[in-house]
Amino acid sequence: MTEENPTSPYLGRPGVPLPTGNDLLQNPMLNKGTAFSCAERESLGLIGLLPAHVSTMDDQVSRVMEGVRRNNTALGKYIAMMALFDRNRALFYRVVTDHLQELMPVIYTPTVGQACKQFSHIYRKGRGLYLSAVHKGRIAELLRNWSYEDVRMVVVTDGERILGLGDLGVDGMGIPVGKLSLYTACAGIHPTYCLPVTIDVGTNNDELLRDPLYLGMRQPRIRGAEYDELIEEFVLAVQEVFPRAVIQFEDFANCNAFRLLKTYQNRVCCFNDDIQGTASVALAGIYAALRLTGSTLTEQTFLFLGAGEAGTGTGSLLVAALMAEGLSEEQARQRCWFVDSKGLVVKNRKELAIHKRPFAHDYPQQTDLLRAVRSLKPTALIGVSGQGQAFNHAVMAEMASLNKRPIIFALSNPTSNSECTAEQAYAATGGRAIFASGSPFAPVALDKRILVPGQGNNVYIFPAIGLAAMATGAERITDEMFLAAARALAAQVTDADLAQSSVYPPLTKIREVSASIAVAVAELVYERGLARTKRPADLLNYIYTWMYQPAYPDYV
Ligand SMILES: O=C([O-])CC(=O)C(=O)O
Ligand SMILES: [Mg+2]
Repeated sequence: MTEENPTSPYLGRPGVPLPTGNDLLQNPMLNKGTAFSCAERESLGLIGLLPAHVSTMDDQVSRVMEGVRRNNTALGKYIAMMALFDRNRALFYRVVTDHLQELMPVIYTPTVGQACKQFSHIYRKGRGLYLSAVHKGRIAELLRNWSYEDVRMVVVTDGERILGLGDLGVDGMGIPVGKLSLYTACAGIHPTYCLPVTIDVGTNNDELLRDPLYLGMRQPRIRGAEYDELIEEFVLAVQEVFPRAVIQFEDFANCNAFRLLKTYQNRVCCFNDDIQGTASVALAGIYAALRLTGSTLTEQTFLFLGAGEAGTGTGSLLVAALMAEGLSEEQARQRCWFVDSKGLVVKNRKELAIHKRPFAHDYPQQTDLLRAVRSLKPTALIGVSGQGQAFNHAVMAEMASLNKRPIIFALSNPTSNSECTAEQAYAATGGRAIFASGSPFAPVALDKRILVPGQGNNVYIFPAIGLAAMATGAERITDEMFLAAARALAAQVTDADLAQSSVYPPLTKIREVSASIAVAVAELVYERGLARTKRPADLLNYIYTWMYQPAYPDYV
């Protein structure tokens, strides 16, 4: 894979001859299974190892889908898909690309959440790197054990806040693996460029610690200086071993996520998906929703349920967006309100976490969401709490009495943690809600209309950010880039999408959508002088040259 042609087929390690026979069939990046041609079988020592008939890739896709659909449970489908991932990567991506709508909920939220909860019980292969405190001082050596030398995208978690499910320890590995599979499926990042990492610092989940099959270190989580030193060693080791890699922090707990982002965002090319990616996708949904409400951003009042990474991350990006429309910072913050587990985030609350303080207003304390809605009269209610069913009928009916088109986003994942279902939101608001959710909901029929809830998931953002950073050789990823990404995503929402009440483009268009977001972000990378490459004349075309298409190489 050269810089000039970054998506050419992987043919093994440079200078190492192509494996033959069973070694070839066992290599997921090289294997073509029953699609090896007669000539390839002859010259690569495969005769007799495969049944006589040569399948086309389309035949293989049909065979896989038959097998996936034979499973009655979502987890069964996930296991079938990951078995394919383990044996034939090109076919995995071809199947996912051809059946994105059906398979995204299988390889990503909500099923990936279930898979993480069962990870140590359904374990078959590592699929990524497991680094831990025991390996302190040896992290670079471990990174060199990875199968591919040219890594460009690292997704790393420590498993402490997996979706809205909490501390799953090393079982959280399903998330980096799943996110990176979407980098390839949705933005065409070559699979060999992708490295999933879990940093095992123990777990505080007693159930896991008691489970004889749990695969992580059986100890309470490491905190403080020892933790920070391990992360520092990891970040430096990535710079040393994979100098061109972007690091995506994923599903860290609040107590580490904000600090790590602050520490590293101006030092290396990295971002936090839960703080910045989710913020960008939420803001895009709001921009699109304004086309339905016919109002401006500065006229909105936002009430968030949840003041963690997604909540205050979105709040911060909204403040930047409002300031870009002429508001002062003070005025912009005044438009953003938060309710957390202890009630409204107000100035006179004691022991307010540092990331919440900029959003604490001078206002009487209230502990109840409904009362907060009544007194603040928000135009938008945004769920980022991880609390399933936290938006009850009364809350949403109140939003509907205050607004002609109330914006109601239930962004927590997986589905079980969603603040409400699409059906509940439409029912409580007479179908007037502009609804979006983090995990997918099926279209809802209401009064002879079909309402299509958009999926406000950071999958619309992170693959495009990674693609732009990789293609430009970005030195840093800035908050401004997430604002540009939000605008670019909102611009992809058509009037037809809005007519169905959807504030996101359909996922089936994700590759084009990712490319156009990547262009907007890349443009900014060049403008700000953060690129390590020269701006090409045709940026869109250049971005497409970085996008891998799942197909087989000819070996002979
Ligand atoms: O993974 C997802 O579906 C979105 C996300 O980052 C999270 O919920 O933590
Ligand atoms: Mg996440």
